[in-house]
Amino acid sequence: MTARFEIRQTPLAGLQLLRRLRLGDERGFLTRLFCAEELLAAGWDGPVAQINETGTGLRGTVRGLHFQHPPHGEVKLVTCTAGAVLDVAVDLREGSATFLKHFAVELSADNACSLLIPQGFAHGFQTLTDDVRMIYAHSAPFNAEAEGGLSCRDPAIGIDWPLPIVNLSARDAAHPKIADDYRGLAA
Ligand SMILES: Cc1cn([C@H]2C[C@H](O)[C@@H](COP(=O)(O)OP(=O)(O)O[C@H]3O[C@H](C)C(=O)[C@H](O)[C@H]3O)O2)c(=O)[nH]c1=O
Repeated sequence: MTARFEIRQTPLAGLQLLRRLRLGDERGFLTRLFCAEELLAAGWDGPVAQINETGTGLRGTVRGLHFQHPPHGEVKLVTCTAGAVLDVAVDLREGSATFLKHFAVELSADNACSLLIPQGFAHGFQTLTDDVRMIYAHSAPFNAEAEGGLSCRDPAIGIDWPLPIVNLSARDAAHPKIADDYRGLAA
């Protein structure tokens, strides 16, 4: 455990669950959302190229499943700062022992957890409350031409979304299901 983060491994190699440790006083609290020195231990060994925020109003909304094609792969640190989501990462790494397996975990403003997602994973979430805010730290800049997506309803991935899916964007609804001969993303 480092000074400000508790780092836990998941069953998918490289995918880690971080819990931010709060410094509190009578005014409230302080947590670090990112710390290059401390997250080196979790495998984030490069710059933060971009930090994004998304807001999602309606409970049950799904965003994803998104990834960046090589050589524009990225490490992503996903944090919920308002409300709660079921956050999902899918292993797309070619040759991985957990290829096409997924890991799902609740991230919320209250549980102070973040998911550190290595290159080669698709990411998505379903909001469990209204008025969700998500913060993403990306290790590489967004590249629209390298964007890839998978269907959040693909039985080959088998995500058990807890709520009926609402508000899926046209783009996310159009993502393809995985072909039988899909080999994944090269390292
Ligand atoms: C990621 C990104 C997107 N965009 C543009 C592209 C689209 O025109 C618009 C919305 O993008 P998208 O539909 O990918 O946004 P989300 O569906 O909210 O994707 C987000 O949620 C899912 C679950 C994720 O994993 C993505 O990393 C995260 O960006 O913003 C940018 O201009 N810059 C960026 O860095």
